[in-house]
Amino acid sequence: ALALSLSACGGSSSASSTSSANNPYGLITPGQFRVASVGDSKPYTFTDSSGKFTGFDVELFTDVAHRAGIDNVVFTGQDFSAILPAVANGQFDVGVAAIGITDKRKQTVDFSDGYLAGYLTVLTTKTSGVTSADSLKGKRLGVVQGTLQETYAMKNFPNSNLVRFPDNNAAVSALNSGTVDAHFLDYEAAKDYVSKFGLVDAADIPSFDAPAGFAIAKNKPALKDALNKALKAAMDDGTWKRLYQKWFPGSPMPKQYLPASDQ
Ligand SMILES: NC(=O)CC[C@H](NC[C@@]1(O)OC[C@@H](O)[C@@H](O)[C@@H]1O)C(=O)O
Repeated sequence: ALALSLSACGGSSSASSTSSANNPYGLITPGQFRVASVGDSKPYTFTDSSGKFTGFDVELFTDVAHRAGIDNVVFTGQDFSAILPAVANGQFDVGVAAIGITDKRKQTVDFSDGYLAGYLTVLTTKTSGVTSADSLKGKRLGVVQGTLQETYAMKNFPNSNLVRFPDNNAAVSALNSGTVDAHFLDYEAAKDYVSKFGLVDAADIPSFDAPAGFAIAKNKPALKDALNKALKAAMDDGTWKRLYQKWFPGSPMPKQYLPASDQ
């Protein structure tokens, strides 16, 4: 009876829930997607003026969830570095935050197929003296802990002084108050901060080898297959293209996610 009541209350919070007849994807709460995201990466994932999560990744995942039969989707903001561990240990069903798929990250979690390939951007001010990736020597470069930007900067900008932040908000306020000379984040989010604070995009570095994917706990084949099937359907019927044009107007559109008729 105890085991029954445990599973009835939605499973434990330590190990990720197992699949069952009424819970084919092994969700923490049957019928609901608990999603870990970040609130300050507009227009990928962000909270609007009413505090509601929205953006390209949010609307794409919500569409994919609907196609997989789940319309109850709850987004919770986390520090980026907390997302993958929390998904791996069953505190969330999915991580959705422009999370690049890498072999290193696949040691902790599994991913859906990729859905967005773009650039990493060095964001700076008009007075920092940072005008390109090469001029980062001796400069204080902000990165969000746990991002590909952190890994890339450690490898490729060894002469810059890395300053680690929990999120973009903290890094960009440090940039605006002059306590760092630049911040290293995703292209579309950098573009939003450029328009918001009159900042400067000093360099765009391709990250096509690590397209963003939905992060899920390992060994959840039914969930992974359902997300991939739904993702492909969203691309094939032009939903992906519509959302890309809505959230990234004017940006070059990667071809690999367009309907066959557009290839
Ligand atoms: N929310 C974040 O801050 C994510 C930062 C960073 N995103 C990289 C990325 O997934 O962003 C979307 C696309 O441009 C991908 O090509 C890129 O690797 C990462 O995965 O570490």
